[in-house]
Amino acid sequence: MTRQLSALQSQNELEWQISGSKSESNRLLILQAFYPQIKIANLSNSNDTQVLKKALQNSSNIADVGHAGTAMRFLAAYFASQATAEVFLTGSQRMQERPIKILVEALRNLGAKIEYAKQEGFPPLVIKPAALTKSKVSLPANISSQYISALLLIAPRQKNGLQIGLTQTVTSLPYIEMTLNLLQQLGAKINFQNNTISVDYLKEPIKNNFQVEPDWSSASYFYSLAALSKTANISLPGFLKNSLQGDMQVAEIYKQLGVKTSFTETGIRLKKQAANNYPKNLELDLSNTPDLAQTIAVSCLGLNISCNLKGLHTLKIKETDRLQALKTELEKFGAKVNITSDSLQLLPAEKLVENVQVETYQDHRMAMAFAPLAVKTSIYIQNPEVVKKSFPDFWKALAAAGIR
Ligand SMILES: O=C(O)C1=C[C@@H](OP(=O)(O)O)[C@@H](O)[C@H](O)C1
Ligand SMILES: C=C(OP(=O)(O)O)C(=O)O
Repeated sequence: MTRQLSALQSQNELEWQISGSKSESNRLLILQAFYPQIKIANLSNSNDTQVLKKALQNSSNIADVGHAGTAMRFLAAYFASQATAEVFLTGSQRMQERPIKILVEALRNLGAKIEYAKQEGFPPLVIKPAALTKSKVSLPANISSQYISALLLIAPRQKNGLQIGLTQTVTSLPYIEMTLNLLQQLGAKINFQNNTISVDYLKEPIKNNFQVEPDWSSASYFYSLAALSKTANISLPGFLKNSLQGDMQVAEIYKQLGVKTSFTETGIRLKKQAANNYPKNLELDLSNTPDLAQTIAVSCLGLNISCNLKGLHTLKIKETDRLQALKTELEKFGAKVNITSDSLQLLPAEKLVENVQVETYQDHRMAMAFAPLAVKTSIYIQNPEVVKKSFPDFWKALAAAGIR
């Protein structure tokens, strides 16, 4: 299926309730599995959250998480810590190409019995009953923060807690901080110093009711829409100034692209400012906010400014190789794009090519990042249903903003 998009207007008025953060939701679901008294309000309606919930409720010994990276990593640690029955943990074809060796090694070092069902280092995993007898482990932190969050989430249930040493340069740090913050709210004693994190055993939580904040990564597409529109007035209820999500950095970044964020009593309001002082070249290090990379690159294409995005070393192992996918699709519009293993440089098109067919590579963020370009030119998005991974209502929200 392909969806043709064009803007009915170039001024966007919209109020949209974005669902709960999938990162917060998936952490809280694991914690709830350990501490069933926890109640979660505003859980994400994303497919990634649905699959995790289902796997936790499922009484069969096969769990299939589809494309959900957090579900795969968090469940690997969760099932390894359970020591009850053997579990076969699998995912989509792409999931079977996303590395998990660092986490499996760390869990094995703690005492887990895990085997690879197909290829060494990749899902599916066969997780056998075994007690986690050790409480100290160290692992490289430069590939995915999800391995570390996975260990942190099981830490308060280990008799002696866990001490986790991080080697290499820590990537996607705000996601580790989000996990630690939730553990702290729960009542777990944590300490993060000199690349060592320790979490103590926690018998009972001191807090039972958790409210998931709306998803800042989903909000990023409205920032792009505002940046590309002549005028925009977009209200997104529920967002807070102090978020656990690193992707709230989008508000700072889009200031440079003419979008002003006001925090109101009910949430945020995005307004387009007069566009007279765009940077000639937008330079950003996105190692803390990798999920914003596609959105920002496409905004720059639409605004006809060049950009130099760094810190993108994790993009190759996400839902698709996002660096290659961006290069291929941005160049269809006439841009010139250079990529390395951790950076992307975009030189915009003199004139945007019209009616481009954007391939999405089973990556929700490819579809959502390119969609706002419809404000500038008519485009086609292939396999638009991919958005359900994180934002099932995305096309409805876009239609409400006047993009059909
Ligand atoms: O912990 C999380 O919720 C996430 C961590 C990030 O992954 P990496 O740590 O692999 O970069 C991010 O890209 C992903 O969408 C969600
Ligand atoms: C990378 C992402 O998710 P995950 O790694 O959890 O599949 C994402 O949502 O952009």
